[in-house]
Amino acid sequence: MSYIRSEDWRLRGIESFEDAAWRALCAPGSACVVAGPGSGKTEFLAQRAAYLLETGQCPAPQRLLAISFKRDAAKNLALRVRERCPPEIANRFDSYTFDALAKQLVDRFHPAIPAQWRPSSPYRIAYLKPRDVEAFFSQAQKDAPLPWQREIAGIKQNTFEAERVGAYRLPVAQIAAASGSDYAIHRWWALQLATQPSSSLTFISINRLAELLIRASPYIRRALRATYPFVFVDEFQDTTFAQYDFLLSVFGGGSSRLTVVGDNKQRIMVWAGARVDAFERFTTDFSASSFALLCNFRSTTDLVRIQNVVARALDSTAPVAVARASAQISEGVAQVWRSSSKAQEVNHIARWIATDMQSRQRQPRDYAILVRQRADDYEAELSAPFARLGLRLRNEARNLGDTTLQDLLADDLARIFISLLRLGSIRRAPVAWKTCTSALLQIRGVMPDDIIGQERIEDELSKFKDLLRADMKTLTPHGESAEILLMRIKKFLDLNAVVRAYPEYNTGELATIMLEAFRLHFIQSTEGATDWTECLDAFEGASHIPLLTVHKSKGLEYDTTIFVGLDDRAWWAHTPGNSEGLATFFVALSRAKQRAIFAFCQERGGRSNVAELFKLLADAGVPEIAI
Ligand SMILES: Nc1ncnc2c1ncn2[C@@H]1O[C@H](COP(=O)(O)OP(=O)(O)OP(=O)(O)O)[C@@H](O)[C@H]1O
Repeated sequence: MSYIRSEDWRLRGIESFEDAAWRALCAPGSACVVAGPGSGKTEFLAQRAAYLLETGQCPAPQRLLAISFKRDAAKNLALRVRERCPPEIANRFDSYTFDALAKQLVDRFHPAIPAQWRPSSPYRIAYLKPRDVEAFFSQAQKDAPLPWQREIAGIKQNTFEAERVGAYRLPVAQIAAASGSDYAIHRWWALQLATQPSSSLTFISINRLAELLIRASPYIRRALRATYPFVFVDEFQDTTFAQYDFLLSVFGGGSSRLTVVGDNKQRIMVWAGARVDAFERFTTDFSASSFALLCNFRSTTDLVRIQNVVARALDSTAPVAVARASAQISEGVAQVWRSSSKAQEVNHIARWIATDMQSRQRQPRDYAILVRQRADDYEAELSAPFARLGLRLRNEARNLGDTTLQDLLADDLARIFISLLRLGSIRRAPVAWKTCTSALLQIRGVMPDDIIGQERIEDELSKFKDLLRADMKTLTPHGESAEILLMRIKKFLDLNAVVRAYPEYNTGELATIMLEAFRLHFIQSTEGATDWTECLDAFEGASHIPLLTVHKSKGLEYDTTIFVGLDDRAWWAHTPGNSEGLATFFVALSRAKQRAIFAFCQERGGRSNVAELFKLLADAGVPEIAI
């Protein structure tokens, strides 16, 4: 394959980059890119991937590794690279979550884990609840040698695993505990590794085992460094103690060059173990150059001005972001809506959206209702007034078994199932056809240059589509018929082959969780549907207004956002000056492209804890309006 000379390389699919982005793109060593909301961090990584792969700086057979915090972020980045690069280039881009990468290493090199730390094979994935940790501590405290009991009683239980177990490097040869903290950590491990009936590991434990493996087996570390001369880490502000230590162990002191991107001001995962000094540590440990991106391609000038006020409250040295998006509205770009009763508030929101949607010719998904937490409660209050005006609200944070609707909709298996169902329900569905053929090629292991194999796949798909279409013609949408269709699809796809073809399903029981969630949501979507197309539309929610928590809205953008519940009750944990609370507010504010509204209702709660948030809005010139 021929490579492009670096000086001849051009941006792919976008017109321009700010100067700092260009400099970071061409940076010869490790780089730390700190950039605010809407600055195009995902786009930056996709362009840097294209640059490194297309100019031969990351030549075949070497590959580029991108590590993200969440599955949807890993997927979005991979998708963006596929949009920007030809397939033979994009195929050398591996995008994983930290968890998936660590699990793959542990599973693949299981026998190389030092014997005293080796879990059973297979092992189970543990998802611990606070009460499990509480039970662990009460027993550990009782059993610990007397001098350590006080120390153990003083350990913060809610951060114990993330901060202590996560930062603890397992010794290659076992050593005796030297403190109460060590005692608790060793005991924690004994519990995780116990093989009756099988070891039960959290993802933090899996991360620690992967790190140990790398340290204990230099050849694995050498192989990883040789395969991946370049590594990207997205959403770096969310990196936990364990994840940072893993990076350091695998790539620290080596020749691989790391590019990390993120925004300190959007650090809202400290409660889940994100380390607050990740950028500083990285800059020192990897001798990285720092770059700050200033453009905001998402929000208009007025919104960016308000964001800058909040950014400064979070970090007095934050650089001033510059808006690059053009405004489509001139009035009411940001407002606080004040009401005394919930009924007044929800009716006003519904009426306002219905009118705005009509007058500006907008679609339901241009709007988002954001809440701090307890999305179910707000859904219950908003759904009826919305429905009265023909609007459909959808709680994307809703639980479906062990996952949420939002995660289901971003899942590969769900996408394949829905595309097959689309092929069965309508005559022409070119996008669904393309999705199904490329998925089948991957599942059946057909290579891109195998023309005969590709024809076989198209033929197989065409026959299955005819069968499915005949079924969908005779069956009307309801629970039982939905189950019948799902059975047919499962049999056709061969789920074992799907699990082998998509690395994310090698991690735990994800495929089972997603299939169950699909079943539940598919059955729900049949309710009130007169045909399958209506049912599938309801499933995908194209005509629904999303309702989601701020945490779930991270990385997303909408024309208009309405934050409901700017009050002390919704922000019960917020104390003035609390940076995580302020960062959450900043994330909410920065999702809007054209308009951001904050609703305060007296019936929901007071406004003393959150007074500083109101003050910031007032300082930024946001008017408060009684509705
Ligand atoms: N160089 C660019 N030129 C034009 N548009 C861009 C550019 N980079 C990004 N965009 C667009 O700007 C918007 C914001 O980009 P993106 O979501 O990647 O930002 P981000 O930095 O990840 O934001 P956040 O941290 O808030 O999630 C997207 O609509 C994206 O398509």
